[in-house]
Amino acid sequence: MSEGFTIWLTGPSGAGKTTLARALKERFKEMGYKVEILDGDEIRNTLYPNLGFSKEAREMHNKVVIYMAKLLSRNGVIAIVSLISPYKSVREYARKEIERFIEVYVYAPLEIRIKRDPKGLYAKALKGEIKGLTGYDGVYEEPENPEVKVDSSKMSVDEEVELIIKKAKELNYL
Ligand SMILES: Nc1ncnc2c1ncn2[C@@H]1O[C@H](COP(=O)(O)OS(=O)(=O)O)[C@@H](OP(=O)(O)O)[C@H]1O
Ligand SMILES: Nc1ncnc2c1ncn2[C@@H]1O[C@H](COP(=O)(O)OP(=O)(O)O)[C@@H](O)[C@H]1O
Repeated sequence: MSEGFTIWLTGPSGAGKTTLARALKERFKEMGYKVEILDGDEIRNTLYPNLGFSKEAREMHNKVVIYMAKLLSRNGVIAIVSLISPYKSVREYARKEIERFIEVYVYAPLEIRIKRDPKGLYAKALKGEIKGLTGYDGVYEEPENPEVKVDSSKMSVDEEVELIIKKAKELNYL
């Protein structure tokens, strides 16, 4: 594959982005494609662990990820982005910058995210120990027209993967 593409997984904490990104990576590797995960949390911890979660900080950080995904996907790699990316304007910018682009809204209802709470953040937010948790008391602007929406409270990870692969085939990316 001379040109890759970007799968942009957006959604609040606990919606299932990381889990889906890993399953997609395995599936694409089995199919023989070059693939990289760009994980928001990992990039933050590696490059700027003290950045924080203000609107300006998130916008800057999201633009770094857009730049990385653009370079990878135009060089034959499938870039899987796992990033809360709460702002519509930034996701629209990503769509403009990255030619071959699949936006996936990874959705799960708040009560399910609170039950999962993989990093204990909702427990802290409920106790008032942190403020501005995306999708709880912090803004998350829902995608209006994503290429794919998955509801991880109703679908299995395998079903999510298949839906995304179907869309990539429809768009002639695979
Ligand atoms: N206030 C607040 N709001 C949202 N998320 C928070 C916050 N504080 C810490 N975290 C943890 O930060 C993880 C990385 O977020 P991202 O880089 O994907 O977010 S963003 O696009 O910059 O909004 C994000 O990872 P995921 O849980 O994998 O989504 C959270 O665990
Ligand atoms: N269909 C599904 N898709 C994704 N995650 C799921 C699904 N069903 C259950 N889960 C669980 O939900 C949690 C989601 O956490 P994670 O993938 O870290 O979310 P995020 O990266 O969006 O914060 C994991 O514990 C995962 O095992």
